[in-house]
Amino acid sequence: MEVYIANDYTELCKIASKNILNVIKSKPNAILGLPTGGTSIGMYKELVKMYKEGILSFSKVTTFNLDEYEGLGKEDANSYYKFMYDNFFKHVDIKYDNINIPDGLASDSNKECEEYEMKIRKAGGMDLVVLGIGENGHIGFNEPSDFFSGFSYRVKLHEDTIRANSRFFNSADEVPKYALTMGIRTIMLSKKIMLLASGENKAKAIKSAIEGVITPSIPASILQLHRDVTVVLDKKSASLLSWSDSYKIV
Ligand SMILES: N[C@@H]1[C@@H](O)[C@H](O)[C@@H](COP(=O)(O)O)O[C@@H]1O
Repeated sequence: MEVYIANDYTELCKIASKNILNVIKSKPNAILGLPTGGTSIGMYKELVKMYKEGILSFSKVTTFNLDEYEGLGKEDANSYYKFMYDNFFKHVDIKYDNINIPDGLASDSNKECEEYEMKIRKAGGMDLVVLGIGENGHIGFNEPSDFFSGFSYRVKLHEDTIRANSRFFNSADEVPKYALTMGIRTIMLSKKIMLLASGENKAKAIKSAIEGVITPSIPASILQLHRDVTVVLDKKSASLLSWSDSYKIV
């Protein structure tokens, strides 16, 4: 694991977007796994900037989003589909046919997840998956559990997640109770993984994920077993880490 500790959120976003730039430079038709959530917004802004400056093109890139709320359609203000279009896709040259996001309105979410997994395999698997982290250590929507999940599946959201994500909705009651997500196995099969975290509220989850025991009660802790993981933190999310000599302060 390579851990970078950036001075602040702005620096974090620059490091994250440069890592993506490097992946696309070495493979213009890269297959990317992409996150949603507040942490990723600045990274998408940087990527859009690079595109507008002519440094980066997404014309051959294929994307697979990590997750989607069940029951929310493309036009819903809180769907991850809308998030991705508003924050990223509509500002760059990606081909709309190369964008993949689980369909929150599929009549059978389990079947949708199976088909989604097949699409990832058919595309040749992901070259890089970018992850945020929940305060409870979730990645994608893989919630704390007694076991690590397998391939993409329909998941019941944890009450912590519903509470944390209610900030985007009018109330916690409006947050969907289920979601479609890539599984832990799907994520671990990606050639590269980049985990991002910003803010004090993520410090505990980051400490457990990076320096704690590997346990499904902290899903992100499984990343310790992957051979090519980059973690990009700001000072606040890194504030509880102890093995500071092993990290790169940037
Ligand atoms: N399903 C997403 C996760 O993939 C993301 O990592 C998390 C963190 O979001 P934020 O960056 O807003 O804290 O939000 C949601 O729960």
